[in-house]
Amino acid sequence: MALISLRQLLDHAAENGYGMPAFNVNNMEQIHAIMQAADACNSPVILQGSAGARSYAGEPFLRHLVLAAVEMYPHIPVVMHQDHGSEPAVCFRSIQSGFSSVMMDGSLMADAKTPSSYEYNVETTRKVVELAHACGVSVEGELGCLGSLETGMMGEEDGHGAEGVLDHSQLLTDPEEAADFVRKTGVDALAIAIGTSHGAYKFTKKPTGNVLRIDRVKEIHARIPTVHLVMHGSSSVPEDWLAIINNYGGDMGQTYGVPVSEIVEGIKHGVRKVNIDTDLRMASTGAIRKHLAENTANFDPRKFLKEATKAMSGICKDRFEAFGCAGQASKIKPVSLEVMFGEYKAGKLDPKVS
Ligand SMILES: O=C(CO)COP(=O)(O)O
Ligand SMILES: O=C[C@H](O)COP(=O)(O)O
Ligand SMILES: [Zn+2]
Ligand SMILES: [Zn+2]
Repeated sequence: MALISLRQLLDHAAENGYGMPAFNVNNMEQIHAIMQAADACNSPVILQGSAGARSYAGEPFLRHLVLAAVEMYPHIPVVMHQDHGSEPAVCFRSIQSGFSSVMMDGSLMADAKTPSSYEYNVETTRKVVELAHACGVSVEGELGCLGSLETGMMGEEDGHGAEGVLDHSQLLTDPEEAADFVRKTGVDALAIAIGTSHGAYKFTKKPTGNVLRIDRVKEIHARIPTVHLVMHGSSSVPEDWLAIINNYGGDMGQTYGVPVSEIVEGIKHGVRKVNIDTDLRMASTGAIRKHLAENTANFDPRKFLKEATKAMSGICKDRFEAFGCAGQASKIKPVSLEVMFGEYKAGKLDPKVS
C-alpha cells in the first residue's frame, strides 16, 4: 500500500529538484487518467479533493476511489490531499477519513470569502498542524490571497467567489511574513499568492512578469529555502482545448493561463506542488463535445468518457514530464504515517527558519 504523506513526497522532490502537479479529483475518470499517465511515466501522484469534490462524490466514494487507485497501482506512491480546508474541523474530518495530507486555508475566514487577519491565519493553521502532525499527516498553509493583479479580484475557491477588490499587499505574499508564519505554525508546505487565481479566466493576455510574479517566488524561496512552496491556480488553460471546446458548440471567452515554462522557472526556486484543476476540466469537456458532435448516434457514455480520460491523461503526462517528476516513483520508499509521527515528535521535521 503506497499511500504516503505530502511531506515525504515534497522532501524527495526538493532533494531531487523536481515539482509535483497536484490534480483535483471528483470522479473515477479523472483518477484513471492521472494514474494511467503516472504509470506510463513512473511518476508519483498527488490526488486532491476539494469541498466541492466531497459534496459531488460523497466522502466515502472519494475515499474509496483513491484507495482503489492505490490498490491498482501499488508501485506508485500516492498522496491523498484535502484541498482548501476552510476551517480546522474540515481538516480533522479529512484526517479521520484517511487523507495523508490536509490544507488549512486560513488566508480566508471560514466563509471562504472574507480575507482574514494574519493572527487568525496563524492561530487556525497552528491548531491544525498540532493535531495533524500527531497523526503523521502533513499540512499545507496559505499566506496571501489568490487573485488577479490585473483586476484585484480573487479567484473562486472551493466554489465560493471571494468578494470585493483586493490591493496588491493582500494579493502578494510578503517574504518576511512568510518566514514568521512558517516559524509560528510549523507547516510542511506553504501556498503563496503571486498573481495566479483559480478557474479559467486568469489573465486577459499572455502574462508578463508584472501580473505573474515569479520574481516573488524567488524572494520567498531565498528567505525560507527549505520550505516547500505551493502554486495554486496553476492551470495553463491550453489554447488547443479552448479552441476544440469552442469549435464544437462551446462558448468560452478568450483567456490565458500560467505558462508551463513559468511554472518550471518556479520549480527551480522552491515550488514543489502545483495545483491543477481547470486544465483537466477543459480537456474532458473538449473531448466529450468533440466525440458527441462526431458520433451523433452514440448513446454509450463509456465511449465519450474514454475519450475524456485519454485527453486528461495527455495533460497529466505533459505535466509529469515538464515538472521533472517522471521517472521518480520507483525511487521513493514509502514511509508510514506512524513513522512520520515519530519524526515530527522527535523534531526532525521542524521547519528551518533563521
Ligand atoms: O488551485 C487549484 C486548486 O486548489 C486549481 O487551480 P486551477 O483553477 O488553475 O486549475
Ligand atoms: O480550489 C479550487 C479547485 O479548482 C476546486 O474547485 P471546486 O471547488 O469546484 O471543486
Ligand atoms: Zn485561499
Ligand atoms: Zn487552490
